[in-house]
Amino acid sequence: MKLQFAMDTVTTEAALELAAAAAPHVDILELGTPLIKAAGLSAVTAIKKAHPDKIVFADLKTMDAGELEADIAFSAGADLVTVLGLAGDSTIIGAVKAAKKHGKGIVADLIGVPDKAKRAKEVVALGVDFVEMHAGLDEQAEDGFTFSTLLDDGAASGVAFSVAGGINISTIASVQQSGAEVAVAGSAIYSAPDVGAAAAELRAAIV
Ligand SMILES: O=C(CO)[C@H](O)[C@H](O)COP(=O)(O)O
Repeated sequence: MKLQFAMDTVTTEAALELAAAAAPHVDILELGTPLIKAAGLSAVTAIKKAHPDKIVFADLKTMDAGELEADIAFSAGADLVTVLGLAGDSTIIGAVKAAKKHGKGIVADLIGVPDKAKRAKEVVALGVDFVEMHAGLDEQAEDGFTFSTLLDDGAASGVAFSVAGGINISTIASVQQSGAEVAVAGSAIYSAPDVGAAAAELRAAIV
């Protein structure tokens, strides 16, 4: 299982600092949606330039203009770009077209999708590389939120999936047991007093 670090910060400088500390221990460096909205796609270019050996993930969460948005992110240096599973099929097909043009990949983020296992199969048939079983920061704070649902949905989907939303040192083993290809951790790393040590600890928990 790969480890992805979601850098939910808002400046390129902060992201470069986080990436420098965590990079030795992670496979994928994610530029979170707030970072891309605040700093623009130049942040993607800066992270790829600093870490050419890492998979750079641009969390665009595209809902429309799939081909155009994915194209500009790939041109900026992204290796993987997200489109929302809630988007229409034509948006997802457009994003996949841009990925094929660049020799890169699309991830469908299933945040907010009611039946994640069903939509996962549909979007993989449309050509996305894998799906993200995702509970967003707001959903995690809602009463009654249960992390294990994401793992059940992933296992039920029968397709390649990542898991995002509340992964920490207590839950990462269960993510691996669910069959996930990628574990996405944000605050468990960037909020830690020692970012590098937190990333290393998560990496060590993956067997
Ligand atoms: O994409 C995101 C929010 O939309 C986050 O990066 C992702 O959910 C990881 O979050 P966490 O800090 O809970 O690990």
